[in-house]
Amino acid sequence: MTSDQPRTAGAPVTAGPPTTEPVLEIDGLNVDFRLDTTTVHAVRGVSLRLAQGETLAVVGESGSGKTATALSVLRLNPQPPCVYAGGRILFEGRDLLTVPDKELGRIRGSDIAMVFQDPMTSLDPLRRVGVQVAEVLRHHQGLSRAAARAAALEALDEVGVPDPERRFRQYPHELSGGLRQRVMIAGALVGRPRVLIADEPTTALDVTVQRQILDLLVSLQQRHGMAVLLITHDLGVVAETADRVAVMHQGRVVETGDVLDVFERPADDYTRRLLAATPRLELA
Ligand SMILES: Nc1ncnc2c1ncn2[C@@H]1O[C@H](COP(=O)(O)OP(=O)(O)OP(=O)(O)O)[C@@H](O)[C@H]1O
Repeated sequence: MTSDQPRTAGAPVTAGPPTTEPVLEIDGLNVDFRLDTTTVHAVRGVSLRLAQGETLAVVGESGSGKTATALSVLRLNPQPPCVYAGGRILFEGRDLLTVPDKELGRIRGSDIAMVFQDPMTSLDPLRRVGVQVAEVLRHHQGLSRAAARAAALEALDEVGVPDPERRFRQYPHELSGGLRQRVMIAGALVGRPRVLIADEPTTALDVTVQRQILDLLVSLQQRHGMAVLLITHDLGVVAETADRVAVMHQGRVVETGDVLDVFERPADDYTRRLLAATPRLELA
């Protein structure tokens, strides 16, 4: 048995453990938000393993703790009110919940990168987009200005930004939503991270652009062999992109397994309801 929760006690576990060592392992994570009059137990004993090169989707309704879990990996939940109340997040033998800030800063962006629903949360509106992509390399790899610029142009080209030379000099507001998302992905991936955490990366986009960005993420993942932790409430996105899925409900993981297994034979009641509420799923 892996540290992923079994699908349900007594039910046959059809999804085997990942064949390789996990690149990232969340083990018994508890996250609380301590507010004035109450404490929200947002994440309750969550355990997840992410293998090299796989895409693990975390699904569940709004408020189920998906984002709080994802943000915990890089300790990005606002403290206060957030308190990491238990568990470990292991990356290359280190517990990310306790490594010093400086070391976490090195890991963030170079080994583990994040993309969000709203690119404006990671892009500075007052600075040229190319410079923002290039500075990841200057900061993490100590590249010269010219080398970082060349690598950033290459990264913009790789994520499908047309005319990278021109776009490099533009500000975020001069780009469409889809292009901004591509630039954010370029900035996340330019340091060649081993793990990408994508939190609702396509939710704010219209359907056609959503499709393009998903295709881009899948192709980059395959090309670079990253592991992807994909947070989404959209089961269609899961069906199209993920190898495995973890279903969250009220802060807990209620079911984990291969996407096809879970979607075709859900073991948990909540998963069944979630699937029933989704009109039509096309399984790969
Ligand atoms: N900064 C915060 N301060 C107070 N409570 C918070 C904070 N962030 C999250 N929470 C609470 O923690 C719980 C889990 O929230 P979280 O954002 O992780 O859910 P989610 O599954 O990602 O939902 P959504 O899909 O809407 O983003 C919710 O009850 C939420 O209100």
